[in-house]
Amino acid sequence: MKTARLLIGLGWEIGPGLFLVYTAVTMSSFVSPLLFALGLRPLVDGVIESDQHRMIAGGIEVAVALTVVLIAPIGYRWATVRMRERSSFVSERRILRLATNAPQVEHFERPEFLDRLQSLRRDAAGLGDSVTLPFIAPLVVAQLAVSTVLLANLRPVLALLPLIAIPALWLSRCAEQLRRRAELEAAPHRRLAEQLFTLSVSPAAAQEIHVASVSQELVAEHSRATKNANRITHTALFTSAVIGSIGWSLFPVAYAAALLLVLHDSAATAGDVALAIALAGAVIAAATRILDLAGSVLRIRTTAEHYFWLSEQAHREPGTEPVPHRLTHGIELRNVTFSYGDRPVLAGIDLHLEAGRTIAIVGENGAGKSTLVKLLTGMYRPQSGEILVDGVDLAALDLTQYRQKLSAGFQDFVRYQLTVREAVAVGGLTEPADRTTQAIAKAEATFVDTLPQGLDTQLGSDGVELSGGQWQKLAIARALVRPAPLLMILDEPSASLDPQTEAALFDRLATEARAGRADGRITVLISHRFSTVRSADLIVVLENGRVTEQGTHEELLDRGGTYAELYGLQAGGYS
Ligand SMILES: Nc1ncnc2c1ncn2[C@@H]1O[C@H](COP(=O)(O)OP(=O)(O)OP(=O)(O)O)[C@@H](O)[C@H]1O
Repeated sequence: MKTARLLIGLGWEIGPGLFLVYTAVTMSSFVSPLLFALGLRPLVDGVIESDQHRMIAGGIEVAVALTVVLIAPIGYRWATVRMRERSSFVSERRILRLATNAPQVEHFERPEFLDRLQSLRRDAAGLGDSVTLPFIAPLVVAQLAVSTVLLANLRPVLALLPLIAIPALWLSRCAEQLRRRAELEAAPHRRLAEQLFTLSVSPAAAQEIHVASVSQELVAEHSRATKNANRITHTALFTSAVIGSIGWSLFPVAYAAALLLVLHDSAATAGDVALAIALAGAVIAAATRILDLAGSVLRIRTTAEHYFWLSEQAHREPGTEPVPHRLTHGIELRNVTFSYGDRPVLAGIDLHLEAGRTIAIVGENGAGKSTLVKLLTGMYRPQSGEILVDGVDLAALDLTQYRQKLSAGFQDFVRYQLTVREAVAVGGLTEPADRTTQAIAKAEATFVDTLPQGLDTQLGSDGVELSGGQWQKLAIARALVRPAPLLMILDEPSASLDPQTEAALFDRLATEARAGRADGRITVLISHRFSTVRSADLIVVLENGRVTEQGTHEELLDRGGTYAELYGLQAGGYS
């Protein structure tokens, strides 16, 4: 029922008019064989017995059926082409909506999600092709039932004819299950091949790939992955085709047996024989269509199951609590634990990020700093413990509203191939236009003035290509567009900047945060440069997923622990 609703909804979204025409022409092709069979008996008997009345009635029925048979395919071809054009677009739009609307991003990193998403994308066109299924399926069953009753009227034993569909149906089900298992088994290989392809043609990776001379290896690896995927699916497809054809071969045998039975009966009129030939044909056609439809239903159910699974991920328990306009207490992490799969990354984190403060998080590579940030932005949920935003569990908050009140600059920033103005404005689309220019000034992206069209310069391969540091300054400007976010996160957003520029930038942000402390904004900075983080109100040291030290720069130096040691090393390096 849920699948039927999905298909009808999809058909309607493709276009109500087209959907209705497509349904009508498809249905007509199922009705015409029955109409033809019913007209044949009065026509043949009318001709033999010179009964004009029956002859005309039968003739009209046969003529109508033949007209439908001749005209319907023209409409069917037109509607099918139009449906195909639009349906893959509409299905893909729906999938994209589901995949990107999910409140968290963790599903993008789960192999199960990626495999299902890939299978769904591959089979999405099938959803569009099957929008008439909810109407066709009951119609074909009715056609089979009517034909069977009419046949049973001729010879009761002929009512057994449709039963031939049962073993064939079972065989077709086995074939589909085989195909489905193979698709899921092949999905990781396909995903690998796709990633290798994208990597090999990506301009960002081109230089490193050429310098390392690994393009041949990438091609070979791509070829291995596709071969593995094809081997799995081809074997399964071949076996399922053999199983399916055994089922189909039962039909001609049954048809021949039914006709012999009627021909051997001396009481049968020529009209009876004609009716039996046509009805047995209609029954066999209906039974094979049911078989065909059952295959489609199983395939569609597999695709729909992926779709519903994705939909469930996208709408998982959304929080509804309103987000405060400004923080008064701050954000508290209580005994927070997080693992990627079964790999623990954060353990027993207790932290109080006070409202209006600047907090720096330091720690060596892989300590868990970025993961902590992902938890703070609600991209991931902790496996245990809680994150309280002014006393309210982050999981209970309306995440969309919460994200609209965050600002963030990341080490892996996006290079938006837009104009400079647009690439910065996406940091806060509802903010007034002058926020964009203010943010660019704050990020000291002075190079913008030297670009050919200033703020309106198109960036990227179709316009002006920027240096790594210039792209990064635009990413920082993007993080500064929102005037009073609840939480500003700067996760190594300035790695391409020199240490002095980074320190000056953070000092400016910290001064601004202190000046506007009344708005309760929390600024979190992650940096490997101790010269930058020293001005933070609180410095948190993460080691192997645990908070080992926290305090001000002076407090941590006095303590003489990891921070003091690392600070001493870096200060020595710069002096
Ligand atoms: N998506 C992921 N799936 C599985 N493991 C991950 C994922 N992201 C990070 N990890 C692992 O979690 C650990 C912490 O990673 P994280 O990125 O939080 O560290 P970090 O302190 O920010 O490191 P860096 O300073 O290098 O940016 C690392 O061991 C990393 O391998």
